[in-house]
Amino acid sequence: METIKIAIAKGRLAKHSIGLLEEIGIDCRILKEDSRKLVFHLSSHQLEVILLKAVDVPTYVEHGVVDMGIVGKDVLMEQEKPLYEVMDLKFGGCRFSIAGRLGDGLGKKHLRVATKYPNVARKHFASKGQSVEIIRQEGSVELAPIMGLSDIILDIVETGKTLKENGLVILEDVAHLSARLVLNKVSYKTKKKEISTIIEAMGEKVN
Ligand SMILES: Nc1ncnc2c1ncn2[C@@H]1O[C@H](COP(=O)(O)OP(=O)(O)OP(=O)(O)O)[C@@H](O)[C@H]1O
Ligand SMILES: O=P(O)(O)OC[C@H]1O[C@H](OP(=O)(O)OP(=O)(O)O)[C@H](O)[C@@H]1O
Repeated sequence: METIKIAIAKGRLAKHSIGLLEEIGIDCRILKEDSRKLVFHLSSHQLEVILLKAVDVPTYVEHGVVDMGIVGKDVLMEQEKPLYEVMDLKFGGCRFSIAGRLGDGLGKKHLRVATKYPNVARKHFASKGQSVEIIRQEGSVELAPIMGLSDIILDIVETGKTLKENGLVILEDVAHLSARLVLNKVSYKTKKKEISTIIEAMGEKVN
């Protein structure tokens, strides 16, 4: 049996991702210990798990440093890396929405859009033939229209609490998002047996 390496995003998706590994029978106790470790060898299952920032998961999978990864669809849409996206894991549900101040519409000739997802925003507005200036943000995106930095935002909405508490409203929903299982294209060929076993086991738990 070959060792399978899997990258898991730290942060919001980590708990569910580890939960899914446990559901398919993998003992993840060492992953849940309070430590600063980033690499975990689960030798009893020929599995190596690495924990990294969500935006870095596709890079590790693309380069074949790991065989598979669990990451949000938002990150995949933004990066458009050549990976196999094999399963919707159905957790981490949220959506990409366009929001702005109440009363402000999308009708302006030229819109300034603040976002952590410039490629997604560019593509979305290009498909509608709308001229936009993208203002890239690293966080607290909701601030931009409030402070006058942008007209609107394209951001993740989950409960809608952040928008509400900042006086913003949804103007348009762009896409439904959730966690996805992604594979390195070469690994899928060279470690097909081991990877298929994991995919099948996950598939049974997810659906
Ligand atoms: N309310 C939400 N806000 C942001 N991401 C969410 C939300 N709900 C689910 N997600 C999913 O969780 C992933 C982000 O989780 P994480 O906690 O790592 O946030 P991050 O903002 O990307 O990380 P960081 O805070 O380190 O920059 C997203 O890629 C998305 O798929
Ligand atoms: O609809 P809600 O449930 O309120 O969730 C959405 C908010 O959560 C995320 O921000 P995050 O907490 O990652 O902080 P950030 O502003 O630093 O990106 C996202 O960017 C929204 O601001």
